[in-house]
Amino acid sequence: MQDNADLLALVRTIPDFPKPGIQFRDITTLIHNGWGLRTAIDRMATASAPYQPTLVAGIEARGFIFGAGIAHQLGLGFVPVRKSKKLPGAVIGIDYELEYGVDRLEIHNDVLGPDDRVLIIDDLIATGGTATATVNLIRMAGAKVSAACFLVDLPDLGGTDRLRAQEVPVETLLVFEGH
Ligand SMILES: O=P(O)(O)OC[C@H]1O[C@H](OP(=O)(O)OP(=O)(O)O)[C@H](O)[C@@H]1O
Ligand SMILES: Nc1ncnc2[nH]cnc12
Repeated sequence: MQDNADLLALVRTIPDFPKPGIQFRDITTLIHNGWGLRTAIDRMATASAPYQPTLVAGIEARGFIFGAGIAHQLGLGFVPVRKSKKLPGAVIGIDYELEYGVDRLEIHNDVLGPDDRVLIIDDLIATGGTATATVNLIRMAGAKVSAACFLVDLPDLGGTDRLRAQEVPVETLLVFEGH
């Protein structure tokens, strides 16, 4: 198994952001480092390729940073999963709960079909609310989820277990125990 301690050391923790009690795992320090950004994308692409995706879905906003790079690496197209009222065309959408709030995700309603095997990409999984909503959105659109890959996992918040219970293969690189 790959030792990702080198990448882990580039993630900064900021206590009490955006609310008291949240330990915010800040990936801006990792992406500021050229080696860190390239290596994170390379390793996420390598972990995801065996699931044979046909499209990459990146979740706004931090999922775009990694998702576009992974799509480039794998030679696949990219579907932006956006917060509400950002996409110009007809959309399908779903409401979801965050570790610290409520939000809504949307995709264009004509970008996925039954032959698509979609790889979900985000920077981080916490409660899994965002990723679970994305799985539901992709399945509502009639496509399959091939796998989901996250740079950071907060396993104590249960997100990866929640996704696996929906029969989604999950890959993560960096694990932070605790909340
Ligand atoms: O597993 P969950 O509990 O759902 O939390 C994880 C989500 O929260 C963060 O995004 P956020 O909604 O803060 O948006 P941003 O990427 O626009 O900052 C993160 O980038 C994930 O998308
Ligand atoms: N603890 C956390 N750190 C960074 N991003 C998050 N998104 C949800 N929870 C988070």
